[in-house]
Amino acid sequence: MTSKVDFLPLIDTVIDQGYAICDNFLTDPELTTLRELLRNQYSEGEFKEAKIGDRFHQTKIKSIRKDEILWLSKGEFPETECFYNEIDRLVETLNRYCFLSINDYEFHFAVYPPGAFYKKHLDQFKTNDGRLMTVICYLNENWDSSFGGELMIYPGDDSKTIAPLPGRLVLFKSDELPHEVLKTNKDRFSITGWLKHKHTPL
Ligand SMILES: O=C(O)CCC(=O)C(=O)O
Ligand SMILES: [Fe+2]
Repeated sequence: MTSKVDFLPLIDTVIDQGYAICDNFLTDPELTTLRELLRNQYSEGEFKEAKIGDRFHQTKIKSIRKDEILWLSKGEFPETECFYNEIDRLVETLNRYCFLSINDYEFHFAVYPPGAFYKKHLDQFKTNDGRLMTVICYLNENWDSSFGGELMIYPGDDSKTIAPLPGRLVLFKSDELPHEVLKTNKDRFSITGWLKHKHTPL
């Protein structure tokens, strides 16, 4: 069963303040299922060090981000079906009410082991890879403020920290909101993705 969040107020909030937080995106059983899948894949060594830029900047990379990721695709793991169903509903709502033309998305699991972080950045690269909206959903079992690992966002001249609480979803415009992941003291789990517009030849 899905939680059936009403996405309209969430989308209104993104339009107003550039980001929105939703605390019940996944139900507890859905969260547990996704976390178990992530843990199994991680312990089987399926995750890779996350990268930025190209292969000539390897030394810089580890000083910028230290998470490990596993790219996902819809239909690959039955455990992710509930998540993708909700994402499809979110995309439909965004396209209908915001006149966006999202026609593609990409998601990965991420593990930030103790000591990991991701320095301040924007998610849409200069090469413009079509990323319109960033979606992050935290899969942690519990989270205490002593664990660190907050998402820090910089709307306008302001800054705000967001704890990676279980089942919490954060949504923002990929090209507008600088953000970073503060150093975590505990394994930090998430599923992160981008809602995109892919240009297709006529
Ligand atoms: O996990 C988070 O809170 C943010 C991750 C992030 O910024 C990214 O993967 O681009
Ligand atoms: Fe990011």
